[in-house]
Amino acid sequence: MKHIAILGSTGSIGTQALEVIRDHPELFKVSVLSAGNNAGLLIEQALEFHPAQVVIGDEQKYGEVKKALAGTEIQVFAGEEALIESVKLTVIDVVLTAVVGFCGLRPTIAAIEAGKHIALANKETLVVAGELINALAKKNKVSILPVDSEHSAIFQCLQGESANKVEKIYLTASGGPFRGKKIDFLASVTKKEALKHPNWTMGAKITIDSATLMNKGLEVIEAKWLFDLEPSQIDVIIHPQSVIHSIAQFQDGSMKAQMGLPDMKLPIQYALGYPDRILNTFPRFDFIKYAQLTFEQPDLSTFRSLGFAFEAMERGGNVPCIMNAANEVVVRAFLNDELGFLEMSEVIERCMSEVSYIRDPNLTDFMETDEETRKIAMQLVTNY
Ligand SMILES: NC(=O)C1=CN([C@@H]2O[C@H](COP(=O)(O)OP(=O)(O)OC[C@H]3O[C@@H](n4cnc5c(N)ncnc54)[C@H](OP(=O)(O)O)[C@@H]3O)[C@@H](O)[C@H]2O)C=CC1
Ligand SMILES: CC(=O)[C@@H](O)[C@H](O)COP(=O)(O)O
Ligand SMILES: [Mn+2]
Repeated sequence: MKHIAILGSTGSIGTQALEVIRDHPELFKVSVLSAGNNAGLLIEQALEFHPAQVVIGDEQKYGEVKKALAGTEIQVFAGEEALIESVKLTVIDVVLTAVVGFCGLRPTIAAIEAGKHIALANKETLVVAGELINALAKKNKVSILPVDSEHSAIFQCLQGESANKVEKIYLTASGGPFRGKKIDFLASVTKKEALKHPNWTMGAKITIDSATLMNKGLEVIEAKWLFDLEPSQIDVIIHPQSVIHSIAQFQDGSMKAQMGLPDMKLPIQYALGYPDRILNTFPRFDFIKYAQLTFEQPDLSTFRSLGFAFEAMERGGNVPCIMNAANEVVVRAFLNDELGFLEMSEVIERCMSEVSYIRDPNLTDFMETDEETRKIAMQLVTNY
């Protein structure tokens, strides 16, 4: 039996992880559930899964959760520091990091330092601090198991290939809702249009990132740290059907791809169950319904965020942290109708050129870079 803590249990990844766990009570037990402010769903989940602890990020919701769970043995906590403490609970084996954004970094570090394996959905953690996270994971002998579908695909392709080194990987990208569109079209797109992902149902932030191709940019950096690759070994290919989840090309010239219907429950299940495979009854792929699998080059001059990520990866230091913080600010501004679709990349570009460079950042540097960048980005947003 594996004991699982879920950071972000009320989100897209969190709720799908609970579906997997619900189907396998003989394999998994939930130890911690946490949410940002969706107290209602957190309470519902707690009453079904009976974790030892629940944490609600929004401290004003503490009373509501505490009252609803009175009479149970579930401990209730609130706030950011409580989230960080919760991952240290002795019984936990695996922490699933399914919160969105930079706020995933400190709880992930705390979990690694407490010797917990990480099922990593929160890609922003590795984007910001991949080198630091890898060093900590090595020191504490814990695994970072990818949940992101492309990285899970590569991870699955690598099984049994220790003697056949990776030459290159191809991360597939759907292209998002605006694939093939040009600048004049993108100038006036709305958040409603941007939130319509062609293949996946996900949280709002990652869905906007998919529309700008920043999601693929974040995934390129995530792949570098997960698989110890040079930038030249990572390629992105647009694959509108999202059936081939990614491809590894080996030094003997062979290529392995992992494919299937777009359904995050499989990568979640693989990370939670690893190294075991778990039987399931998820719908199976039908070739006739997908008669054509197609591929295209990404359009980097229109979707500039993907280029920013390659630049951030090359420059290293705190540049990926700057890019990530600026991106979080502009996505929120776009979702609040404060910024246009194309203006998002303008603000990110300005932040990447204006925030001070740090070559070998530590955690404090990352916290300060994140804070400084957010201030600059928010100021830039108000000027539009
Ligand atoms: N969705 C997907 O299919 C995929 C997602 N990912 C990555 O996984 C991560 C989660 O994505 P997704 O599930 O879509 O996001 P969602 O927005 O759907 O869910 C985010 C979760 O984090 C919680 N949360 C947000 N802020 C805080 C906070 N400050 N403290 C504690 N909890 C917080 C939310 O709580 P509340 O509900 O209360 O707001 C919610 O439970 C992201 O990094 C994303 O890039 C990667 C691959 C695929
Ligand atoms: C499901 C998943 O892993 C997402 O990150 C997905 O890849 C988003 O789709 P895009 O390929 O459009 O970025
Ligand atoms: Mn992905």
